[in-house]
Amino acid sequence: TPPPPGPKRLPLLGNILDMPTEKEWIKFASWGELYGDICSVSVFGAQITILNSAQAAMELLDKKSNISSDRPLLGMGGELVGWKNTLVLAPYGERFRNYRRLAHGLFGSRSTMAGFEPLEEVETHRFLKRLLAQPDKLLDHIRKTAGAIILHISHGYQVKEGADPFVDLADEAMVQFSIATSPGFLVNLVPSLRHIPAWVPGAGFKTTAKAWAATLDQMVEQPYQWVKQQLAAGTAEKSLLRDLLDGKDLTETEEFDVKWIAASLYSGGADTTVAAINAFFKAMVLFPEVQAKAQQEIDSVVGTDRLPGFADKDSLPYTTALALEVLRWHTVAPTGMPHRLTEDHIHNGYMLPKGSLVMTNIWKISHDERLYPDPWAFKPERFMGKETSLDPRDLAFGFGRRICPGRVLADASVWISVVMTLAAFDISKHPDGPLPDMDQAPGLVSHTSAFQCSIKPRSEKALDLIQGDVKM
Ligand code: HEM
Repeated sequence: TPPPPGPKRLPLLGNILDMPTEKEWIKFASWGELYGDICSVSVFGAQITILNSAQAAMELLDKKSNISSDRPLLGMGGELVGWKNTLVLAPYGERFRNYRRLAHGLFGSRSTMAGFEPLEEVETHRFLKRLLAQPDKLLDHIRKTAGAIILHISHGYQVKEGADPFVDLADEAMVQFSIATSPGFLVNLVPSLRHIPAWVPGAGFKTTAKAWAATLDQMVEQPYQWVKQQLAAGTAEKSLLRDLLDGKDLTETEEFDVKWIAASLYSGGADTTVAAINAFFKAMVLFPEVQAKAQQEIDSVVGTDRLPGFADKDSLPYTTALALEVLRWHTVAPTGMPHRLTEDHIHNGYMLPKGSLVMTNIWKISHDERLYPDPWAFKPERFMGKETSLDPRDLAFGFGRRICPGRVLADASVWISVVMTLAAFDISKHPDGPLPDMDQAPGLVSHTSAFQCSIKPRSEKALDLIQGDVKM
């Protein structure tokens, strides 16, 4: 049985020379045009199947999730540095199932999630205050707020203003994660290289791996030990870890799982949420008429005497659709996370062998004219009325048994940031800067390209609201 069609393979090398070194989603999309929605390449003898349609992703990753839910073995990021101990790179198996069960208990349903809404409102109000004080540090404030929300939920930890040791540590580890998992390390493509001794010329990656493993260990260990101290002192705030640890006598394996799932939430959730919220600000600069329309809706429903909150959600259909359009317009995870097959599978007459990878071009699907006419325009209307386009939450968070476990929290974080920001501030082109472009940066988690904007309180009343007490 042949593999899915794709660019011609060379003997031994396969398509290694065809593989893009960055922004692979653009090349993947062009292969989709040439070879169809399901195409494939081969890298060092390993097949990668690329899906360029939502239907293909649903057929292979949702319906066949029993055989398409493993992750690739990455010699550097996964094995040597140790990210395979976090959920995102955990191999399909017992530990993976346990992690998913623990995460599901936290965010599994809208009702468990509702418990976090007051916390989201408080942290987002603090975000508005930081924006008011230093509007030119937008990205820092988004990062701090996303980290604050996750660490509060996972560890019951309240971040400090200015530099925070846990947020800084986690962000450092995340930067290392994104480099350590990239194909730039040959050992990620040929995992057996991880066994060569560190003194062999060219094995410098082993020294780097050791240093990065130490950062990861601290990122996991330090906040965990902090929670244990809080528990011992009887001062631990409600959190995932408090619920899982308090009064329990855990085995070593159970303790490992609990500790690493708590850290996994930060690693999966912080940078992704940041990228989405940052893109929202850019969209508001580029599409001022959308901003004005949402502000009008907020003013007429909520008034100008208080900040909006989750209780207003059902009365703000346009602004809610705007938050959805953020997830579609800017693709945070352009090619998702690769899935790995645990069995041979024949799909529409093509062979997808056991151990091969499947990647979904979420960027391409989110901008596919067949699904979203005029795809580069920012149009909340797509998600209003009777015949709406495919909900971007069914794409942006991936598929099958690997679907993002934090998607309900992510959705809530984007929504509350959009609504509270638009109630309080006007976002516009920076007087000294150019109009932002629509580019996005390379990476597994892709940020929108850097841009400047002006962020000003909408009125005296808005200023009072921002400066008012933070209420839980
Ligand atoms: C806008 C924000 C977010 C986006 C776009 C996003 C997107 C994704 C995607 C595409 C995947 C891969 C799914 C697949 O393999 O098919 C994923 C996995 C994951 N996400 Fe998210 N995510 C976001 C926020 C969050 C948040 C807030 C958390 C946690 C609090 C989180 C935790 C995770 C974890 C732990 C995984 C790995 C799951 C696994 O491998 O089983 N994410 N996310």
